[in-house]
Amino acid sequence: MEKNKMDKKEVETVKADGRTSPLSEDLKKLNIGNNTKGGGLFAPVQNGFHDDDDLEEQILLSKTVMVSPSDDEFDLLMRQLRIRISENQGECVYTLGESDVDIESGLPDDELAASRATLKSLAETLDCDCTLLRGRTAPEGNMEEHLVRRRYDENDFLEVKIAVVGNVDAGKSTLLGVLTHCELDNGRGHSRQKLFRHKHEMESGRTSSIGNEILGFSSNGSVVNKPTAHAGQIDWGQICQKSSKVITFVDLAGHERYLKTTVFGMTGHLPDFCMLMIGSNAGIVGTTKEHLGLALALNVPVFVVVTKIDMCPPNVLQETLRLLIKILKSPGCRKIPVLVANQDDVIVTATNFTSERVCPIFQISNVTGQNIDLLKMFLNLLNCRTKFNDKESHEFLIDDTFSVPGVGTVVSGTVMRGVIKAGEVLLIGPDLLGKFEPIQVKSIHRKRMPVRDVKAGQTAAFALKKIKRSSIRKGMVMVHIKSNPKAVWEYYGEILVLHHPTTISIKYQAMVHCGSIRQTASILSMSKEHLRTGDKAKVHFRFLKNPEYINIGTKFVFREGRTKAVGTITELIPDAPAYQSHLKRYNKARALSLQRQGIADQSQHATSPGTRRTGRRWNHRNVESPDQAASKHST
Ligand SMILES: Nc1nc2c(ncn2[C@@H]2O[C@H](COP(=O)(O)OP(=O)(O)OP(=O)(O)O)[C@@H](O)[C@H]2O)c(=O)[nH]1
Repeated sequence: MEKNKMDKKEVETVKADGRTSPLSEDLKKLNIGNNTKGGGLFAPVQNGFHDDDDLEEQILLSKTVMVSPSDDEFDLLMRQLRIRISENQGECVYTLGESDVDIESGLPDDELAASRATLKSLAETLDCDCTLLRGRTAPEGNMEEHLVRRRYDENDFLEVKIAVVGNVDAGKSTLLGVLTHCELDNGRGHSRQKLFRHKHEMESGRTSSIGNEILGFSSNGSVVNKPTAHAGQIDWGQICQKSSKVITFVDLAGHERYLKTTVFGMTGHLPDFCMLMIGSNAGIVGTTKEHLGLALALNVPVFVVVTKIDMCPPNVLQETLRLLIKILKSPGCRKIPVLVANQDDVIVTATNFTSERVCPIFQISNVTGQNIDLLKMFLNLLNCRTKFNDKESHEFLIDDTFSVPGVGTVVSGTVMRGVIKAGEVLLIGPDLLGKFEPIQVKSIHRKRMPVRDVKAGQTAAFALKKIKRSSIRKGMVMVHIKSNPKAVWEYYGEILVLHHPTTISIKYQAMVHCGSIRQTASILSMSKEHLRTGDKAKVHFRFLKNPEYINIGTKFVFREGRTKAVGTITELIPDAPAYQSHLKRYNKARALSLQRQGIADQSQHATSPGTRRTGRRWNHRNVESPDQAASKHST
């Protein structure tokens, strides 16, 4: 009761004074405030220094250093800025008029103007644009925050992935239509029409599959998207060519019926952030809590967008916000909700967002456009969360397959490690027996544009040579030809049961979602006899259909109906044998495929070990026979 009163008071305070950070005290307690000191958008290294030279440090921490730097100081400043920009993948927010001793000190107008000129010339030297985000008054003058962002060449840009979740009719597809097509909605589903991919989606107005939309930002932070004259369609190529940063929205279905697809989108598409959408009039209903729980379980930072404020009575909006704040602050979430109402809030929340505890809340209307600009500004400032390594050996996770007329089989996914070039030969797998085969990458597309190579962290589509789409499944990987990849049937994971109506015991089976892998697994053993909601345990899993390529440390979701558990892979068991039933199924599938290839008469012999079939043996193309596999595994 007491708590409810407090929440209501907070919401009221927000309304009364127009400021929207009722929880700014919480931010202060956590020492979260302006995280732009030293130019670091999410800069992990304090002030960006990497050497121990105290004198250099002192010079650079002085607020007047930018006013009229000597040549040496200019070089130092440039070095510092370069480090910060590369640490933050091509951009940073730089504060002028701030010293280490007194963060809120400020500079007189003439000194601020001189500092601005120095920053612009530093940015120019580093091939960056410098854009003013906000100016504010301070005790000793004024301060300014600037976005310094690298200008990218035609085919290179920073990529940030955002999963869009929320209950049916929360306005997900509509908001994406409004953001990416730069046109407001009419309240009757006008904007979402451009996004639907299936006829039944057009008819029902419900998203059922995973959709991708892109929003490009130039080096000065303005939106690049412009609908073409041709039916208002968006030209991805043009956007990517003009953008320094591209936000990819993974539009997920809101209806409970498509929860499987939504979980796949959250695990397989590896989003940096999650945008949880709530219709202000409907409130926190349906799958909203489920989607929030999923994002929390997978440690994906969440921000909330409350839509339809144009048609919602104020008391209903207040109630929705009150309940939302209560849920976010509850022990299960432990978030710091911040209602965003102006540019200051945007800058503070965006620059602190990777802390995972801050949860910005936007209140928007897709029809009137209210607060859409604040949301765009926030998106512009978001930086890629995952740090990928492009120096390591290649690894590409396949999350979808296509058959493109005139091109052949195409796979899409994310490069997890290394740099992959067109024409390169990689290993693809695992197949039903856990084997990997060499395959050549014919060509590469990034955001529908042909490119010569893609590096770690980027999503791409590869056209593959001489392989059927039917032999590739989501969850397969492509790795370096010289690596020795291993697929496993069994693994150990530490799990936490989020919800189960009764108890989970040995032999329990449910669907494992791990990256883009989606397969039923069975529990072979557990560190506890039974597991109930809220229990943690070390569990031994076994895939039922085929072995998979997984990595230690990867998060996974284990679910069946309303039962849900999340976990982390802790140990792989590489030599676990395959099931006999699996081998039989493999034989059947193989025989069927041979029949289709026109050698039906030989298919009878397909199950006999080493039988000659039209000059070929079982182990053609690196696939060992089931009997070879069985004898190997049984040892
Ligand atoms: N008045 C008003 N209507 C809105 C707003 N946002 C969305 N709508 C309407 O709400 C309806 C549902 O929007 P959708 O975008 O289809 O909702 P969704 O969350 O994508 O739904 P699913 O795809 O089924 O998960 C449409 O008729 C929109 O026109 C808004 O801000 N104000």
